Amino acid sequence: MNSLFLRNLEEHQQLMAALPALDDAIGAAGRQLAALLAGGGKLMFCGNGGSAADSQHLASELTGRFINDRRPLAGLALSTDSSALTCIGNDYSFDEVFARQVAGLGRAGDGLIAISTSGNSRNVLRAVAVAREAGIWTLGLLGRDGGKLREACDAAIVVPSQVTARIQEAHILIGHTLCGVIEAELGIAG
Ligand SMILES: O=C(CO)[C@@H](O)[C@H](O)[C@H](O)[C@H](O)COP(=O)(O)O
Ligand SMILES: [Zn+2]
Repeated sequence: MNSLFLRNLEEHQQLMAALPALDDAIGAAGRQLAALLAGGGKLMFCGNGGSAADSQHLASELTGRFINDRRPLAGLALSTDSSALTCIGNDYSFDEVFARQVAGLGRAGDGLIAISTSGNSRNVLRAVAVAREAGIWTLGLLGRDGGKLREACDAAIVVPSQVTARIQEAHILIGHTLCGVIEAELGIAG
């Protein structure tokens, strides 16, 4: 019997082998995100649990650095402000924790990257609804069948797996690639 690691690795490798099908969607999304930044917009990220971590990871690739030294880019994770999260969750509803931040901070011409392995997290769905009303372009970074977010977002990248951990592993590969496409499009790749 293979070890747990070898089984996970095999599952991961099988999923990786299916990801070339997402190439066009990833390239198109990266170019759109770059265009938003070039137009003066910012990119917001939201998600729960591991996807909250992905949100702050990817936002920091923009404001900090990805690979090479270059000017900072406008990235903002909506999963990191514990005061906003607890206030909104406590006084309104956990479903509103991202949506109210989008309503308060977002402007037309911004982008929202909604990260969810199920595609069905209610607070992420609410954030996307509020964003679209405000003229914010929305990208779903999703898994399984894409859930409700697949249709709710302007564009979606759906990782074809049923396993949350494997989907998350693909999400960070795709997120890093989006950062690379953004840098290349903006002419700031080193
Ligand atoms: O990281 C993991 C599992 O790997 C968990 O924290 C996971 O992100 C949480 O269960 C999330 O609440 C799942 O939400 P979602 O991906 O379905 O939107
Ligand atoms: Zn996890």
